[in-house]
Amino acid sequence: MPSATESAEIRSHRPSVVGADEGPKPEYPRRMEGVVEHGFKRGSKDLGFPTANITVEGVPWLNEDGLENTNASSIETMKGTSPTKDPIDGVHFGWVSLRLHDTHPDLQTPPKIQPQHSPDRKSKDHAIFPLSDLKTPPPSSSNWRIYPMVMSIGFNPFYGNKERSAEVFIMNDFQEDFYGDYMRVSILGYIRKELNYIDVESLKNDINTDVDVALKSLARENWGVGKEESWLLGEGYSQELFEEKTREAEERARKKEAIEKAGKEKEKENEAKI
Ligand SMILES: Cc1cc2nc3c(=O)[nH]c(=O)nc-3n(C[C@H](O)[C@H](O)[C@H](O)COP(=O)(O)O)c2cc1C
Ligand SMILES: Nc1ncnc2c1ncn2[C@@H]1O[C@H](COP(=O)(O)OP(=O)(O)O)[C@@H](O)[C@H]1O
Repeated sequence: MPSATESAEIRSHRPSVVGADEGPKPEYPRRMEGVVEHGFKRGSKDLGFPTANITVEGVPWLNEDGLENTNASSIETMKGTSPTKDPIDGVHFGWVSLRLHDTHPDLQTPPKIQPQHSPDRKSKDHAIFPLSDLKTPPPSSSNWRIYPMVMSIGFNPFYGNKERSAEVFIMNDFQEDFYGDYMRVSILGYIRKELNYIDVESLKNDINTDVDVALKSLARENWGVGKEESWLLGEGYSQELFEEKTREAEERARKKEAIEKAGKEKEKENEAKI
């Protein structure tokens, strides 16, 4: 984990765009897919940044490297100048698609990119992104919808998670949740390391900047949905795949619940002993 001094240094050097103008590095796109699962319920909606959780199980590239960059400084990595592969854990950006359930109200409306999602985003410090510059494909006639995204992969040092998680903040103002719907994530670039913070406000500020960086970076000519479009719009998707991923997610939820229950019982036992 970076020290407080390193964290401060990283923050003071934040570039407004990441990745080369020519387009994503060779290790991209890094893809993930599965149904949207429940997270740790920390009320991230109250923070202004709800995150759609997707499993890290069975993703081949997730355990491939991440150590290759140990010689590159954080600043180098953030500027996109590192010659090695980007780390796996950290904050990433790219495109995400959802196969929204039939009754989801957003199927009736075009994507509404929301750069001022959280109250903080009204601040003058954060440039309002010209939405017309972002080349979002038009909604298709199916239930699939594509949006820009930022996500974190890792252990959320601010919360000290014991398990690795992947959490996607989608730059769209949704009218309804979409737990259980199928999600495909196409990561195109790396923004920064996950950091620890002195308070929630500092975390929110950095996520706000991540959103600005992601939108500006994706608006460039070579960073559109491009070759990922057919996969993001459901290529190779089937009802069987959906059912299989749903079963696996339900199994994980059952295990998580059992672990939480056992933890609570242990706590009660310990309290009774005192
Ligand atoms: C773009 C983005 C950047 C994030 N950066 C960090 C970070 O640097 N450090 C950290 O501890 N958590 C970071 N998070 C994770 C938040 O802490 C996480 O979304 C929060 O724990 C909510 O968890 P929950 O949705 O499972 O309840 C980031 C999340 C997003 C979407
Ligand atoms: N813009 C958005 N990005 C991601 N998820 C969103 C968004 N808007 C609504 N949601 C919904 O909010 C849920 C996440 O809410 P959150 O408060 O982070 O709870 P959890 O702890 O279950 O992840 C997502 O699973 C999704 O259904």
